[in-house]
Amino acid sequence: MSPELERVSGLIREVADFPQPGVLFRDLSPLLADAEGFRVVVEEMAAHGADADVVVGIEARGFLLGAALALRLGLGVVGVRKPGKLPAVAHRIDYALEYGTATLELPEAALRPGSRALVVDDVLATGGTVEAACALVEHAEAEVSAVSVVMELAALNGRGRLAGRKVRSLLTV
Ligand SMILES: O=P(O)(O)OC[C@H]1O[C@H](OP(=O)(O)OP(=O)(O)O)[C@H](O)[C@@H]1O
Ligand SMILES: Nc1ncnc2[nH]cnc12
Repeated sequence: MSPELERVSGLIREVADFPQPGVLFRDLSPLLADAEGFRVVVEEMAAHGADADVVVGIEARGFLLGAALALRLGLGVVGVRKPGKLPAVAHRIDYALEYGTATLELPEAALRPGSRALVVDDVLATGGTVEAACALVEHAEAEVSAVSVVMELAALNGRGRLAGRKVRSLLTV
């Protein structure tokens, strides 16, 4: 691993028993707050996003990464959101998480049919969140060009769940 990514890795905090007992939560807040760490992450993600024509960021930390990445790539950004936030919903999907269940919604009139979306989030765990985001993209008749995350939790096998998709993680633990 490059020294830059070693440093990025050191900026991710581990929080035991959050949001529930038994979960070791990977908190990217210190990394995102670090100018150089944030720059490295966005540059690394951008290096593999060239064939996309829109970025899809997943609430919440996928918004921060996705917006920066979109600007870096000269693209627009679409946020897929937790329920109850959007005034007009194109489609909604319920899914399972490492710790419970959740719902994601795609805004209406945002993702153009035929576009190629780079789906972005902070952490890939079970893959349920990214899988739901990809399904929303495809329901809108757009294509998923690739999935990009900062950290992959290998033991939860999100990559297996996303078999057949191009998945890139900067760090695997
Ligand atoms: O691969 P999965 O098992 O689906 O888990 C990954 C998701 O879990 C976390 O978000 P969380 O749902 O905790 O919500 P938050 O972004 O609002 O903190 C993380 O930011 C990913 O979006
Ligand atoms: N352990 C974890 N840390 C951060 N985000 C997560 N999403 C699911 N599991 C997670």
